[in-house]
Amino acid sequence: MRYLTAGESHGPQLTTILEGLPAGMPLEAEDINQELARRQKGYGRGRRMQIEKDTAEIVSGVRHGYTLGSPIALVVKNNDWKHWTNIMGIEAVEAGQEDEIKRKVTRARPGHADLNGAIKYGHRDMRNVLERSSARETTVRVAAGAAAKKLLSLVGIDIVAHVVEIGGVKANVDSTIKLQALKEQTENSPVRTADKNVEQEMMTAIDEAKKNGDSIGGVVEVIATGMPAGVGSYVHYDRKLDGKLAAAIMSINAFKGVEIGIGFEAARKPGSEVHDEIAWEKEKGYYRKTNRLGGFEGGMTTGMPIIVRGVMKPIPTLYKPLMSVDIETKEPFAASIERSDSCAVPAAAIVAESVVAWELANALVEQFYSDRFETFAEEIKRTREYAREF
Ligand SMILES: Cc1cc2nc3c(=O)[nH]c(=O)nc-3n(C[C@H](O)[C@H](O)[C@H](O)COP(=O)(O)O)c2cc1C
Ligand SMILES: C=C(O[C@@H]1CC(C(=O)O)=C[C@@H](OP(=O)(O)O)[C@H]1O)C(=O)O
Repeated sequence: MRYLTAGESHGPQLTTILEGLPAGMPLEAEDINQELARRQKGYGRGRRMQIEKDTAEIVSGVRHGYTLGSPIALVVKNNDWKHWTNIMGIEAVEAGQEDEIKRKVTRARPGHADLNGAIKYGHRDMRNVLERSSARETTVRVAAGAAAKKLLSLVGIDIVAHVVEIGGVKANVDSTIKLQALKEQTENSPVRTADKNVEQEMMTAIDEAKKNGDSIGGVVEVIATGMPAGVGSYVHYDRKLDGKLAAAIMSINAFKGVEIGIGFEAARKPGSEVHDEIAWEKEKGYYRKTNRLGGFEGGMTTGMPIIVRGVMKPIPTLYKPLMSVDIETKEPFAASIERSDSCAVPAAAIVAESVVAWELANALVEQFYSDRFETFAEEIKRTREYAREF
């Protein structure tokens, strides 16, 4: 499967085209809209989230609630577009470019794509870069992920993301917690954490940062249960599923690191405290007594829960701006300020959940390919039984 996205942050709409989902899979706009709503929540976001109420329109590839096997096109309109038509639209040129010139960005913001993107594409107005490099694009990545999540849920795979750290405040993660309980607890948390004891502390850290004209980052964790063993492959570098998950997490705006299982902690422990012992029981089949390797051995799933963590840096736009250079005059200036979030870690957790869901669904479709959803699902069921008895 693959997907492309298009759209500028303050343009009329965002679009995504999904290819390769099997035909005959139930999919409705509501499946997508509930995920879009989850991405909009979260303490620390700026005013834009009050302007938008993201909903997707399915404009092709689905009929009477089922996928057709043809490309699926999804559209999410930007409500904010009405405030930006003079700046973004052709009207700006017709109106003598006054508004456009007023909003021209020539002072590169440190930590953003502005300067590198301007040099690369030759844009003297860095708005031509920031409109597309903005994380507004993650809206339609969540829409694509919603279709993938639907596929996963129909073949018995559950996925959820939660926040484990914000601005140095760490959640105490109960490793025995069931996924359903984790989902319920985090869904109602303004910072999407399951640890009620640190929730307020995280919000205070966000308030502090905002008050100081600063921003903070954090760590999110994605857990997926029910993946059959042996998905992915060890035979070639680009077929390793853990590698694909790492790339997917790193592709999210502002993500700077990724861990699978205990991740970097493995560097500080002996092998006996890192590897997971193997066992077998008639009901369960093969399993690991622990899951320190986060559901992966040899680039393939072990059948244990998949655990992926991602590190988000603090938001780069600061109300107390860092110094930069104006590309017109080459003079030092305080960087431009666009309206900004002070912390988007809870929202980014949903993006992480979505991109991981897409990679897992893609790996299943590659491995158990059928044009028809029904036979695809049956093949996964057969494989689970085969692996149990193996
Ligand atoms: C959900 C989400 C919301 C974001 N909101 C903002 C924001 O309001 N202001 C900002 O400067 N950066 C924001 N970012 C981060 C920037 O998009 C990102 O840092 C920038 O595009 C540069 O990319 P890089 O950090 O991956 O190098 C957000 C990121 C995500 C995932
Ligand atoms: C629009 C979204 O996030 C935006 C991501 C973003 C950035 O620079 O990445 C900057 C801000 O854009 P604006 O200046 O329009 O408020 C955020 O609001 C969104 O998440 O839907």
